[in-house]
Amino acid sequence: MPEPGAAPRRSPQGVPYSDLPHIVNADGLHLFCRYWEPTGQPRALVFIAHGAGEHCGPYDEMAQRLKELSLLVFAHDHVGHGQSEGDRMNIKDFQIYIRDSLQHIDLMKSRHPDLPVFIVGHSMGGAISILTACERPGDFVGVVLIAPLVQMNPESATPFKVFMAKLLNHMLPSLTMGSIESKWLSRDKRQVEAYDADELNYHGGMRVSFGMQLMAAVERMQREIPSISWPFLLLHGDADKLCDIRGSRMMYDNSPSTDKKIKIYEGGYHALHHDLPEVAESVLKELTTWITEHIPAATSQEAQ
Ligand SMILES: O=C1N[C@]2(CO1)C[C@H](C(=O)N1CCC(COc3ccc(F)cc3Cl)CC1)C2
Repeated sequence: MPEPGAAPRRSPQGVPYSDLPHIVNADGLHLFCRYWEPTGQPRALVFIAHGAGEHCGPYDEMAQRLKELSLLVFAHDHVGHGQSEGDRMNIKDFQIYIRDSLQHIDLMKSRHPDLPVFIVGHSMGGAISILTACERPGDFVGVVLIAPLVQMNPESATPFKVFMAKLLNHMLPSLTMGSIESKWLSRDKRQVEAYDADELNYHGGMRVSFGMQLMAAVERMQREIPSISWPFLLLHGDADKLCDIRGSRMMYDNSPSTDKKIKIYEGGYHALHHDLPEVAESVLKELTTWITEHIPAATSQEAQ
């Protein structure tokens, strides 16, 4: 409980958290949450992990489609993103994103202990999803990854640039590198314009220290992939210039999972769920079908 007489904690946009759905993470930071609850009995829980610099609002259409299938969808803005507290698009340890995701997932599982759980992650949210599922390999019936960050883009992360980033991180960790180039998010100009106009997105430069955390997450995934045995669906565009498709191909080829699928979208840009309308629709159909097919059949007592 807040100190008596203390000013109410407010979101970066100035809204009291007492007026917003939220959780408080282990560091005492308020994370803005969204929930899409079906009218009837939900069949499964779906956690959506958004990417770097964005927030969970742009996943509303995807969540509505899942809600229509009687799935209970939930998400939060990661620390330092959107309507959550924290230094904008910066994190002292990538593990915080995973810890907070598990906190939210465990909260929803405590409310719905009999429901299977899925994760859907995009880009950096894909890396969060992979590492979250690796921490709890038996907890998720499926993981859907839309252009996940699995490998560094070899053109942008040359050994020299990685060396310089590590050197700079020691000297000037708050130095900013370039920002996310929105033109590479989608071939649909309206989607790019919406991204650029969305004030809940972070449009500033990426700190060297944040880049280092992303690189550390990439290195951790390289170590984890040979032990991934949970079911997953990979969706990636082969014209993605922000998260190289080779990462998804490597994950598909090197994980021992016996229930894995990869679908490549020719010419697809990074945010496939916001790419050209026909691609976005295909992505929604693909992931809703895959999730539905992976909901375990009701056990005998559940069926009674
Ligand atoms: O629709 C969407 N998608 C979004 C935004 O809006 C794209 C964004 C997102 O998560 N990434 C795109 C950029 C990428 C940069 O990666 C690095 C940069 C420096 C570095 F040193 C090491 C790495 Cl790995 C991380 C992943 C989410």
